[in-house]
Amino acid sequence: MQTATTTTGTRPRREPVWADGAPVPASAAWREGDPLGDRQLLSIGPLTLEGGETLPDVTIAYETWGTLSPTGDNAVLVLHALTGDSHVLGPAGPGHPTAGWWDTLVGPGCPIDTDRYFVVAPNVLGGCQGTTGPATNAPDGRPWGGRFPFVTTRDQVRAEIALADALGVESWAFVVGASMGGMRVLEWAVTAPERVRALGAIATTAQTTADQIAWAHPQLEAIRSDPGWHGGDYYDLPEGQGPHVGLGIARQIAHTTYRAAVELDERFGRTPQGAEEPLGGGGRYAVQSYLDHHAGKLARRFDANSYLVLTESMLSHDVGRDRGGVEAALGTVTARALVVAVDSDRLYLPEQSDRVAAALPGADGTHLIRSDYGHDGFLIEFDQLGPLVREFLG
Ligand SMILES: CC(=O)SCCNC(=O)CCNC(=O)[C@H](O)C(C)(C)COP(=O)(O)OP(=O)(O)OC[C@H]1O[C@@H](n2cnc3c(N)ncnc32)[C@H](O)[C@@H]1OP(=O)(O)O
Ligand SMILES: N[C@@H](CCO)C(=O)O
Repeated sequence: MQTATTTTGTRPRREPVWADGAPVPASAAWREGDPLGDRQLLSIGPLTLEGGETLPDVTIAYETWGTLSPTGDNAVLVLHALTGDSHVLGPAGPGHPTAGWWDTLVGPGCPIDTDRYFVVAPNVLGGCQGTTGPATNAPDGRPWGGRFPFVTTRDQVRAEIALADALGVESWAFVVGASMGGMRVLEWAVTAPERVRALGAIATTAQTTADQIAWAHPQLEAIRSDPGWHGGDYYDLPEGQGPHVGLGIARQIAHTTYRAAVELDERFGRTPQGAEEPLGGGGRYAVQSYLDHHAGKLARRFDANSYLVLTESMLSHDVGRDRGGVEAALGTVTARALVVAVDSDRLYLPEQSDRVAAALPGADGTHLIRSDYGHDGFLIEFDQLGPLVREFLG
């Protein structure tokens, strides 16, 4: 975040404020009464979680494109990553903080052709774009906030299975997602192999590694140590008083892992940001300003509690837990499988995709995307990802 500089003694002290000085909402979660946009809401009733707690009344927000065929054989499930949502394609607008995040891959004539497929994209359980999450009201009429229970990848998939049941989709022609979305893809294929005919696991892992847990840890700490977090109960605070600084710092840590070191060096080098003076003058390098920008953008469109809940669900992810290990679990998958990695991804390493591809009976190895951009390559390198998906779907 950009910083206001005050002087204490001889050294400037940096106080985080937001780049353009405009107040940041305590939470940018979608709340009941906000514009629906293109999303639909489905109540799936109570959901008992792996941890034993029951969410009494779960709503799933989702979007669809295309038409379900009479035999129901053309349904595709698209699962978003950490800060994505159901808005896979379509403009930003009322109810939608961002334009479609995969509109190069999904749409009429696209590799996932909505003239051919019925495409469904839910917002994940614990998210903040309409599906039940910490910003949703609990039965007492107040937001769940810090009381929202721990949810696992498996809980999230069980909620999505209830959505499939309600939509009349007995089996998916393709279940696809990247990063956190790819975790749910793999979990779907192990939990309900008979319902996944093909899968696309992109820039993801079968179990979250110590390195990924390590990167996530200071992100969780940044939010929880923000005085504006208030134990997760900040929804009634006025603008500017929520946990946006902690959320922004979490995003900065995460965003750095989403890009490659070489890209950052080549793009920004040691250049100061504009006329700012980073050498003792309290100013920033351009790369710091870049991270501030992404921190501010996320804090204006996301909910800090959802960031915590979803990050912790990723830490829970292990398709092999209580199933005899990763290889045994993935060995039960019957789907044809497309496994894709980004060669410069320093968060979800290509070796982790290799492990997935080796264990999935329906995979033909890892397809490697050549990219300078690191993990975010799955959002950027459409020229490579598009043909892979098009060819796979035939
Ligand atoms: C799957 C999903 O679910 S994710 C949902 C969508 N994803 C996100 O929102 C993630 C956050 N965004 C991103 O990671 C990236 O923007 C991507 C992956 C979507 C696109 O990557 P790129 O095209 O390489 O964008 P890049 O990382 O360079 O960011 C560009 C932004 O940085 C800004 N920027 C670049 N340099 C600087 C700088 N020195 N100082 C301040 N801002 C800067 C640009 O002005 C631009 O701003 P804008 O996005 O508000 O127009
Ligand atoms: N940019 C992606 C990366 C995480 O996979 C997101 O924010 O969800």
